[in-house]
Amino acid sequence: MSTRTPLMAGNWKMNLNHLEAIAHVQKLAFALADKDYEAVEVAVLPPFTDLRSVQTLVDGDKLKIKYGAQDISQHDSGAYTGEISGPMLSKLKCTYVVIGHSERRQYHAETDELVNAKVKAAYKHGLTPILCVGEELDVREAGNHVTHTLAQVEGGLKDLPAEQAETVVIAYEPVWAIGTGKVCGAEDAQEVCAAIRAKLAELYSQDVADKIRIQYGGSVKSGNVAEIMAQADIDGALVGGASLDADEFVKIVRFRDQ
Ligand SMILES: O=C[C@H](O)COP(=O)(O)O
Repeated sequence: MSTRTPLMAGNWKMNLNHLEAIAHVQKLAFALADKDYEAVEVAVLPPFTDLRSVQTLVDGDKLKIKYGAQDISQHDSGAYTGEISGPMLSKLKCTYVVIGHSERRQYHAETDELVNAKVKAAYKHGLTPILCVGEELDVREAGNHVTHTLAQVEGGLKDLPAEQAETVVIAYEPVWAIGTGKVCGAEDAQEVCAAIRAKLAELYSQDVADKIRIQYGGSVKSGNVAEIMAQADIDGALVGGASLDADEFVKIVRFRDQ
């Protein structure tokens, strides 16, 4: 049996302003108990503008909820209007940073090369990347979902040393299942997550691959999370829409009760 601690992370995307963020994290903190944090790592991934408020709340109330950002610049500083750097995120004591989300790949033309540079920037500044990978519908229909996803894993981790790779989180998110209500069947998700772990073993070693957490993302809700989490190679969920409802997210964290 795996010793990997499940990671349930709520990616708020472009939702909740900093005041709403405070109220939302307070609700989560009120509902979650020590036994929840013992079983599962819980994180929120708010918009950049919320991070300082979330940090103040988490620090001030000594909350066990972790937090992180939804993107990072590949650069440390300079004339990059609109970008947020690793040093800025680490000053805010972020634990995680989402990298290569399909919405960044699709709307901001992020390539595997850029994703790889961002993964390295995250490690340079003590942040743990949540590296997102996954295929579009046409790729799955053509039966190329595994090769497509593994190429993204390999591209995202290129030249990353094993000491760093063993702490990365990989989120397998089939693009056609994001925000659509179409959840990928648990066994289909497991097929790809197992292939990701085998690829990690090939790139590094079985020992490193066994340490890496692989999340599933795409229309995860309290009603389907238990089946997803029952899969051998799935170690958590990257939750979008359902993470905006505090009660629902708490139920997802308590997937064992569902
Ligand atoms: O980052 C989260 C994923 O894009 C999943 O979003 P969703 O749960 O709204 O489908």
